[in-house]
Amino acid sequence: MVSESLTKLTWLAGATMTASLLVVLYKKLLACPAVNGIPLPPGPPARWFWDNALPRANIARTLSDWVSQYGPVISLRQGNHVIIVVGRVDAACDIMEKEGGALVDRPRSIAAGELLSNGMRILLEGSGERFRRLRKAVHTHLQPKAAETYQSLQMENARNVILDILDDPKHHQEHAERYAASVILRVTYGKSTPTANTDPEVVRIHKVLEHFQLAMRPGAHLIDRIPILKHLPGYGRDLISWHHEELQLFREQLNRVKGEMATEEASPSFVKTLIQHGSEHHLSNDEMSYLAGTLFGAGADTTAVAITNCIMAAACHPEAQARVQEELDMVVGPNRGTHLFSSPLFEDEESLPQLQAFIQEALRWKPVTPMGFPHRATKDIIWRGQCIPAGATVFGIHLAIARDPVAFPDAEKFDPQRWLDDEGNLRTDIRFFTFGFGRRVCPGQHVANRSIFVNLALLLWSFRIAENPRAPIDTNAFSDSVISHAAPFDAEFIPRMDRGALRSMMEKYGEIRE
Ligand code: HEM
Repeated sequence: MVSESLTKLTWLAGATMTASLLVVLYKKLLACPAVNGIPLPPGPPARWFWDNALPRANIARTLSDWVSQYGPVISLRQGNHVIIVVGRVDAACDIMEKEGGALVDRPRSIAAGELLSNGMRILLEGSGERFRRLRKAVHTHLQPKAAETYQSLQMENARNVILDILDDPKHHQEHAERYAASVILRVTYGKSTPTANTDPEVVRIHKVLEHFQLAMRPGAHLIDRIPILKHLPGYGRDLISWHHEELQLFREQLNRVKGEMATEEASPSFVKTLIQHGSEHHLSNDEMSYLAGTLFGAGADTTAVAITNCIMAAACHPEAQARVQEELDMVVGPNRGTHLFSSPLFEDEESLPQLQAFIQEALRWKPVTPMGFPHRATKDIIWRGQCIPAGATVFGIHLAIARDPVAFPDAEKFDPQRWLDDEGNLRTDIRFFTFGFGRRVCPGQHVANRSIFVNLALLLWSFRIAENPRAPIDTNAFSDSVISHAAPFDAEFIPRMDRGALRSMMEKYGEIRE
């Protein structure tokens, strides 16, 4: 009897000790709130190693709510891995921009980076020598001086959008997609034949994008939390087969330009220059194929979404739209000069602050990439007495920053005037981060900004865009993905001048350029 009680007691003591040890271990590994005595930013409770620290659905929205609840910078724990979320403008300036040198790196991404991209996608490339080579090659072709040379093809394609909308207003979102695809294919590969969304090449590229979005979604692949799964036979078969599909497509596209160069038929393009200067950039054939292929992935969908979000903003905010049109009528007028140049031109941009403010506000109102892309800290960053530890994954959450109540009072309200000073000039003291942060800022921003400007200038000059009273727009119906797409929505495009005159003006541009 005594010995039985003793055994029970010993067992109980053992169990209690094990439990205490586990609690201590848990506290040490999971709940430790400080690094070298400096606390981590506040945040929700830690998760276990295999559990995803990021919310499963509505990621950007939930993180924005957590920023409002816990503070401008928050930390999440997944095992001993720290995820930092930066959610306000001044914190983004201090951390993502001023400390940009410590945030050039990307976190390891097994699903999207290693299996799908085989380590060749610039967007997911870690900092280092290879990244610098890729970035330099892209920068050379997309920096402001180079971007200026694409204006003419952007104007031509933006005019086609007006014609497409005159013919078929219902599919305005597809027209924006076609615009973006045409421009990127021309910039990247010199493709000068008209592009349709149904072109086999475009369909294949959209598949590539779909796969990328699936692989990128945080928490979608267990392997990103448990890397050992990579060695499990058959694991990630889909991702690997998608990689072969995209590599094949990117190689074919590069080879087509090579063929055109051999017969001296190649138009100027990113790939042509890359091939000519390939040895300077030290890039292999497959690296060049991927770099060019992923430009489309990075630039087409984003540009189309930005244009569509501006159209939605115009339809939902008639007063804001009317102010832009008043300005357009004053600067451009319905009768400026003769027929051809009476519509807006790139040179008008500086004289159109209302339009610029409208675009800034639309991109803030509905950020194109609500959760941004992850960076990785390569050294401890101390911000206001809190530590962002080396090795942490750092997100600048665009949606949370867009809702910063100090930088953007009444942040849910669509108000382009917030971007203008008392003299009606664009303010230089506020900013949003549509194109990301620091040294990873989008290298395509100069091309993208010109695309958004020329499309909106032509659209708002040509049409009054209105909500269809029988089909009100649900401004919250957006996909929960890295690039967030508006659900299909109806808008009315009412020509602001005679339809025939508008059509002939849009058609003439191409002829006169010939
Ligand atoms: C409105 C259109 C666009 C938006 C909103 C956008 C947004 C972004 C964002 C948020 C990033 C990540 C920045 C970061 O890591 O902090 C990025 C990266 C990138 N973008 Fe864009 N982008 C647009 C258009 C374009 C275009 C037109 C191109 C190419 C022609 C392009 C090429 C790239 C590339 C290559 C990267 C990877 C850069 C790197 O990881 O170092 N983007 N973009």
